[in-house]
Amino acid sequence: MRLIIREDPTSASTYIANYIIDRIKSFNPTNKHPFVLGLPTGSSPVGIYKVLVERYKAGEISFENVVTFNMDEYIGIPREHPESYHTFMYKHFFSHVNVHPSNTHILNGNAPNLEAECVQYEAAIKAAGGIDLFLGGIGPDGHIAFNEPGSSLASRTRVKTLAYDTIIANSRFFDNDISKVPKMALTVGVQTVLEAREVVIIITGAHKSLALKKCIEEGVNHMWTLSSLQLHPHPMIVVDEDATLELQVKTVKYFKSIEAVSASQGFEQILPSKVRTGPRPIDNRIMIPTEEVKKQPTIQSPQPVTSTLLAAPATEYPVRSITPDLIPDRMGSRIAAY
Ligand SMILES: N[C@@H]1[C@@H](O)[C@H](O)[C@@H](COP(=O)(O)O)O[C@@H]1O
Repeated sequence: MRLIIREDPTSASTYIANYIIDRIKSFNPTNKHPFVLGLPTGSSPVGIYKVLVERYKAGEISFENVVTFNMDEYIGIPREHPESYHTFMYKHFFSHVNVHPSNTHILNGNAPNLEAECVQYEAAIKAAGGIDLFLGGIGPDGHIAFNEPGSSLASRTRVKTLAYDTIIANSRFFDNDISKVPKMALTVGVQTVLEAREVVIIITGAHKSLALKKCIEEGVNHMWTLSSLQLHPHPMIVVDEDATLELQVKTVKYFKSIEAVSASQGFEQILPSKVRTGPRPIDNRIMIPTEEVKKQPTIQSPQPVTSTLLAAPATEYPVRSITPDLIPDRMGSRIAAY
């Protein structure tokens, strides 16, 4: 787990935007091997999208070969609704960059068969080769996507009833009128997020500091679903100072020192080489779900998770500078000739 602490939300957002750009560039995506990016909504990622758009407009990054999957969407409001996540993504990101509309995926909260929609979404992620980097935010109760407290850590994309706290928190987008806030949503599951090759989370503000504490300093717990990231091999949480208010001073000092030391050693951005350099040798990664998948009426039962939740044994190691081998010599050779 990496915890990156920045002074304020703007510098936390800039750090993440730069990180994503680095990842996409080093992956060197092509039409056949696109970079697959998981995306969130909410107020926290707005600053990240802003920087991504600026860097795109400055010609520093292209989304031509990027495929996106959003985390969640409300059920029952039209996709044109000003607060739908479709509208959010169009407004803050998709309409400003060169991502192909056909490469963007957002759950359809108005699908005639919501369970089938969820099954198809998981199938589409799989067909795209899995998610390379899942960007996320959290709710004040520590939920990731809409995986509310008590969600199974083995959960997959599904229909979810929203917690009352989340309905209240989101009412600010609906004229502060909780009767207007949708009560149900479609969301990727905790397991869907954990299967991404890398997970990056933004957390800002004092109102999320208790959630950060629960997720970083305490154990894995379904009541704080972000804590499941402790089981992921490559999670990174980027926060502002306010979000650290409930952390122990020694926790903050520890993660700051780790960042400083690793930066001084040039290890800051290092991931196992395959994760970092991307394309896997799979042809036709983007496939439309088959007719058979589309007809499946119910959510597939979760697979056993012990083997996937626990990180697989490392087969790839960080690329580090190599300490020169010791060259044995004879003691006599050290004595200057006379
Ligand atoms: N489903 C979304 C989450 O994905 C998001 O992380 C959360 C926080 O939003 P904000 O960043 O506005 O606090 O809002 C909703 O609950």
